[in-house]
Amino acid sequence: MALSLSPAQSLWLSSPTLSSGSRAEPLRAHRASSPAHRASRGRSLGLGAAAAAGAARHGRRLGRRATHASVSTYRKREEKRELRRRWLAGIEQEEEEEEKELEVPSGVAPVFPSVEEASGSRPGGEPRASEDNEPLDWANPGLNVLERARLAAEDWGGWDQGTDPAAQLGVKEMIPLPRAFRIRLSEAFVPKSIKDFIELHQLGNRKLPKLKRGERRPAIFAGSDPAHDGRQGSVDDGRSDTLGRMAIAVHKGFLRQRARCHPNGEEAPSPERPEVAFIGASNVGKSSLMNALTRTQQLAPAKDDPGVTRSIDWYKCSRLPVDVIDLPGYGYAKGAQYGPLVADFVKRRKSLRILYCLVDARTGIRPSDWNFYASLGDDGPEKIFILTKCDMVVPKMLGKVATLVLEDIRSVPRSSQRLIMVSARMGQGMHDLRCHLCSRAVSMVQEVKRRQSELNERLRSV
Ligand SMILES: Nc1nc2c(ncn2[C@@H]2O[C@H](COP(=O)(O)OP(=O)(O)OP(=O)(O)O)[C@@H](O)[C@H]2O)c(=O)[nH]1
Ligand SMILES: [Mg+2]
Repeated sequence: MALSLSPAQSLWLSSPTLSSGSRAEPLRAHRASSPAHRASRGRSLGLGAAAAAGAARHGRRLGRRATHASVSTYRKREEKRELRRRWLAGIEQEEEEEEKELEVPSGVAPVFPSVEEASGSRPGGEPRASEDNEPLDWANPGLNVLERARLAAEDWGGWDQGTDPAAQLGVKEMIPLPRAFRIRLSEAFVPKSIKDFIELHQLGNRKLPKLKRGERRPAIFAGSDPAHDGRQGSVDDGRSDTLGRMAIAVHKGFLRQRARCHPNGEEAPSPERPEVAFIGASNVGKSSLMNALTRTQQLAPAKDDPGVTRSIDWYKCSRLPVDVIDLPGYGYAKGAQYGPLVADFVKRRKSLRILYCLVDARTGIRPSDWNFYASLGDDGPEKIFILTKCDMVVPKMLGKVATLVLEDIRSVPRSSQRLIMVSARMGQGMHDLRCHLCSRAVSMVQEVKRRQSELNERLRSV
């Protein structure tokens, strides 16, 4: 087949840069290195002055003179840049319009209904009476109003472990959801406060924003929380208040193992400080989250395998006046069943002041979680819910799961009505968690001091 070339192609093929081995090569190379020559070459190829200068710059980077090839690459790049500029301008315009009506939330947490409003009872008080004024029966969570609705829409066979997706060996990435949860997900209406919160903290599976040229994230936040871009006045930039500064200190601190005992907790060490613990199903990410608190990688063993942590581990944090406990997970854990043992330990341990309950953002609260909360009943410390692995779901889905989890935790006794959303892997939301931990640590220490001074006064009066 005959090869026919257009005039431009034949010009390109006969271009001096392609004729290697020519005697004129050293001279050409010398001329090509001159910016004036490259610019004039660009002009001779029919470009405007600015484009010719750009082509010259481009050629300089490649160490070549401006040829048709480099000019067309330059043009393509310029076109792409122009498209991007227009696209960004469009987005900015849309954002400006949205901002007019958007009320930016405080940045710490969306405002959710108070416990009293939501449940008609104090946290830690009586379990909420159901709509038809029946008290909740925690021995049978199926009587819960929400659960009744769930069961009505669903045909799973009760609350036995067999239905727990976590118990299915070999299923790692795609955990099958119960049918009821899928139905609720599809019908969930996500409040604006939750959507705004997710946007504000850039939660969910998304590309992290690039900083402008010359801008740098402060080292302490690097890879830690994209909401903290270090710009003056950015949301939760961590500098504005004492709590933020404390959270930064925790982030820069380190964890050290203090003690370890069997999951039955019989040889538990005596308490030295108030304690907080992470609990959740096996493989939900408790140990990873604890490591991410101070970015002490590999301290608590964490693997993509249920049943890695098989003991109760006490860690002390250099910058926090509380001890952190890593508990074994409940649900499937390689043949072991730690749920009842851990529930007993949590009920008995008086120095345990907060139970951070971890829930997988891909699945929401699962039957094994309900079983565990039911086995705790009204006992144990206050529960704070954390949605983990937020980087594994898209923001839209995250909003739905968060809405459902917030709805569900209203029925859990002694639970706070706030939800902390984090990703231990990407660092999103970790500052929020640290702030929460610090604020509680401060109030715990104040309480201990108050009690001590009361005791001293009593002793003096006697
Ligand atoms: N993508 C992602 N993966 C996570 C996150 N947190 C934990 N993981 C992964 O989840 C797997 C389990 O983490 P672990 O910390 O061992 O879970 P665990 O709850 O301590 O598990 P047990 O000790 O067996 O009860 C590991 O492979 C982690 O890398 C997260 O926020 N995002
Ligand atoms: Mg673990």
